[in-house]
Amino acid sequence: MPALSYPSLSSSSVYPLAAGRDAPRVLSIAGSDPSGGAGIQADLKSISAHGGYGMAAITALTAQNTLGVSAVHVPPVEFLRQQLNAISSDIAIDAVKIGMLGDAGVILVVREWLEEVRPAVVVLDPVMVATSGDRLLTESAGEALRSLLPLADLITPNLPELAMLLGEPEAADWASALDQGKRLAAEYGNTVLVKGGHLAGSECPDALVNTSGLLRQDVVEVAGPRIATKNSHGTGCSLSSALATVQARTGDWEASLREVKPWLLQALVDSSKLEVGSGNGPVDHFHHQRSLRPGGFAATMWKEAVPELEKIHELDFIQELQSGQLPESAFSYYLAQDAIYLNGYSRVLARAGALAPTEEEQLFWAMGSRQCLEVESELHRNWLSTREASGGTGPVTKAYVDHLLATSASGSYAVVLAAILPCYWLYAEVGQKLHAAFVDAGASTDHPYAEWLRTYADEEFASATRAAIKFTDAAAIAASGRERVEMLQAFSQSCRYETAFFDAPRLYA
Ligand SMILES: Nc1ncnc2c1ncn2[C@@H]1O[C@H](COP(=O)(O)OP(=O)(O)O)[C@@H](O)[C@H]1O
Ligand SMILES: Cc1ncc(COP(=O)(O)OP(=O)(O)O)c(N)n1
Repeated sequence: MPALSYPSLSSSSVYPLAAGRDAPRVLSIAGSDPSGGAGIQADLKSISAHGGYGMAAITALTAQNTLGVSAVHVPPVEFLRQQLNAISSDIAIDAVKIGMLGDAGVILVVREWLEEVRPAVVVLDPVMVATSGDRLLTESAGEALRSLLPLADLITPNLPELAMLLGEPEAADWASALDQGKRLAAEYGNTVLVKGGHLAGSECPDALVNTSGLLRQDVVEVAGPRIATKNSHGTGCSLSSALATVQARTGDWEASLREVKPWLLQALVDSSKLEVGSGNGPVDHFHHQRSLRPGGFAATMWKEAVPELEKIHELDFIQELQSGQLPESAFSYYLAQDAIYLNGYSRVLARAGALAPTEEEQLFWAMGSRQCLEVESELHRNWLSTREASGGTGPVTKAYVDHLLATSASGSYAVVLAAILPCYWLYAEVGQKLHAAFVDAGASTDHPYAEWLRTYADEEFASATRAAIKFTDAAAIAASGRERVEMLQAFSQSCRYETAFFDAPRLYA
């Protein structure tokens, strides 16, 4: 046996250094919200949800709930100074998030402390007025707050706060908001996060803005949908403290925003499950933990799949396949593309088998891979030999297979499984519904697609689908938070391709 040479363990090329700490020590300097949705309570949840060690120095106490703020008490500033000194004299601080400051006296103490301690990451959320309309910073403290801006790496104003900092009217659209963000960033020489929360419309984008070349371009926009919920209490607090935490780990603002934004979106989506208060409720900071119970991630994926499934059932292709009115050319196109797809899919299942952590899973995916090739040749032998189908790989088939192959080349086992799953799951659901409708209508042998519709009653495929869901759910439990975000992205992308695949015959046959 030839001697094996091992690289020296002290070499940094063996263990590439992470940009920062795995468990960053993050201090929130902010006010208290006893209802737990905003302020230090939200910050500590966000920091923990992103794997940080959370600390809190309290600037002010509020009496508030989901309906609004009924009182504010700012304790003597000397006591804030003592809190800050107690922390920084003992503990190394990787990142600071600053939220509600209350008045100019508090701002002065925080500024002096920041100048002394100079933490590596400083995120300033210039909280002025709560969504409920209640003031959280005295009107006279505006100038003092501006004096704090140069000490922050990232400023995260909402649109009314952005306007107030510039002394301008509030931006009425996204383009004006970005323009204001650029001017604020240029004036203070730092990065501004422009947030779309206060605009209307179906989209809710955020953008990092820096005009001094720190980012890959002056404006880096991260798109996102607007979630239809009134539970947005504390989104600004949660976002800024999550960004401070992730930035201390990654050292890259864009990567940090791209990691935090999907988390916040899911936190908004799952907020209704918390049932906290009758007004603007809090977001669910720990939604990912709840989805880590067996079946939990599958339930999250299912929620992503339902809208696509509804679209699929509405498609002409499905409706006409069910009624028997589907043109033969469309059916032939579908079968031909299915055969091409199955060949690519077989390779991706083989890759899942190669990555599988257990023999049971390795065998399952290897058998699935083999079955794809068998079904492909069955399609050619029995279904396509007597039909004319326009040849070549269609655009949707190509895009879908490319997505699967790209995921299988670079993704972890969990991410590959998430990309694979919609083909099992959505196909099984669509097939079950089509078969049930066929049987309900009398399962007539005169139906032009009777033979095909009967194939949907395959219990073996239904059982394989259940196993594929179980393995994907288990892989999610073992996966990291970042992998789970990638899993949801890969899963959603494949779901969209499933819809496009059923719609392709209408467009390309
Ligand atoms: N309904 C919503 N759907 C999706 N994202 C939202 C929604 N409301 C707020 N956000 C997001 O929450 C974060 C805080 O935004 P915003 O509401 O503008 O700030 P603040 O909470 O400071 O008033 C941003 O990332 C924004 O995009
Ligand atoms: C104690 C405290 N700090 C900050 C806020 C404001 O929270 P924010 O995340 O900006 O969002 P809304 O709660 O205003 O929607 C607060 N309410 N309390």
